[in-house]
Amino acid sequence: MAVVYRSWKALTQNAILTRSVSNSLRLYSQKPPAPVVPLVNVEVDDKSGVAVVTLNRPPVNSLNTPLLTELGAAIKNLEDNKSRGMILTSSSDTVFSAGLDILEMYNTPKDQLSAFWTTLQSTWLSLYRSSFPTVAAINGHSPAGGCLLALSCEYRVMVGPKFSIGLNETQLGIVAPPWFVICMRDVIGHRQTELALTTGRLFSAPEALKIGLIDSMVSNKAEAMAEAQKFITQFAKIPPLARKLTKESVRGEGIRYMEDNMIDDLQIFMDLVTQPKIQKGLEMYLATLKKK
Ligand SMILES: CCCC/C=C/CC(=O)SCCNC(=O)CCNC(=O)[C@H](O)C(C)(C)COP(=O)(O)OP(=O)(O)OC[C@H]1O[C@@H](n2cnc3c(N)ncnc32)[C@H](O)[C@@H]1OP(=O)(O)O
Repeated sequence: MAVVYRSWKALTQNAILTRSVSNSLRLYSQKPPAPVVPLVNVEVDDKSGVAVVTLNRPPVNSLNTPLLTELGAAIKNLEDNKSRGMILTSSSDTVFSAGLDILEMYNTPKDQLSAFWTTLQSTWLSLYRSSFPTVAAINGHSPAGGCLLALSCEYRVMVGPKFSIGLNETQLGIVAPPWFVICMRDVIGHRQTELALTTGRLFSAPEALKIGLIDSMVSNKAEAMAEAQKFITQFAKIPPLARKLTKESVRGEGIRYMEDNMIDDLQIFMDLVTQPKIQKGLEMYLATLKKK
């Protein structure tokens, strides 16, 4: 009996050995899995407690569902940890964000299109109403959805003079939704918003400074980060609850719009973007981007 048992044990061990050798050989013959690179990096400064949230989707940080999901999760995490403040910036030297990823809206199945928009809505809302102070350190071009992210922060410092910013949707034949409009109007006022949106104008950093679309222009990213830190530091002595409730009150219109209209807003987006004319326009726009 003992011999049989020993042989059985040896057999099974042999089998395990053989299996693991062949598994290793199989692993060697396969391509190693691509490393998982986060689309959003979060670094919290030990001293100030301020988080630097860096968009990291080369080449242009176009906002697709995974990037928006990671950004939303990062903001939630900062809320849960009672963050002292957040600086939103980009890992690129020339682009803050190219706005919404047009590939998410072009020729996309309806369920994916809907997931994309609802992710944008919820990530935007969590950024716009965040309890902690937020600054956009705009270290590159910031059209459309990139401008929306910047406008949703409480302060905008931009590297200039060569980068541009604005809501250029009409130039693509699409319409900025009401919450984009509210964000811009609350920063630059009704008149300038009407002019900017109807023409789909992109402003150079000095032009943006002149109309108040950005609060400050600096000459490099290091200066932008220093100024962003300074903006957040001023809140150190303000009671956080009073600050948060005041921010919610000032931003009430945008917050209520989204809370009350999420489903309608989604429906309007779906109806608009799936129109053949709009799809054709997106196709042509993508082609011009690729031809550059
Ligand atoms: C319907 C309801 C409302 C919907 C609201 C929409 C709001 C939006 O955000 S729509 C998106 C609008 N965005 C833009 O108009 C920006 C387009 N991009 C640019 O102007 C430039 O790329 C840039 C100034 C941001 C950067 O210029 P740069 O010379 O550095 O890079 P490029 O060579 O132009 O681009 C590199 C690469 O990336 C592709 N790409 C650029 N932007 C987007 C984008 N928004 N979505 C998808 N892909 C984009 C571009 O085609 C290039 O791709 P290839 O490398 O494959 O050629």
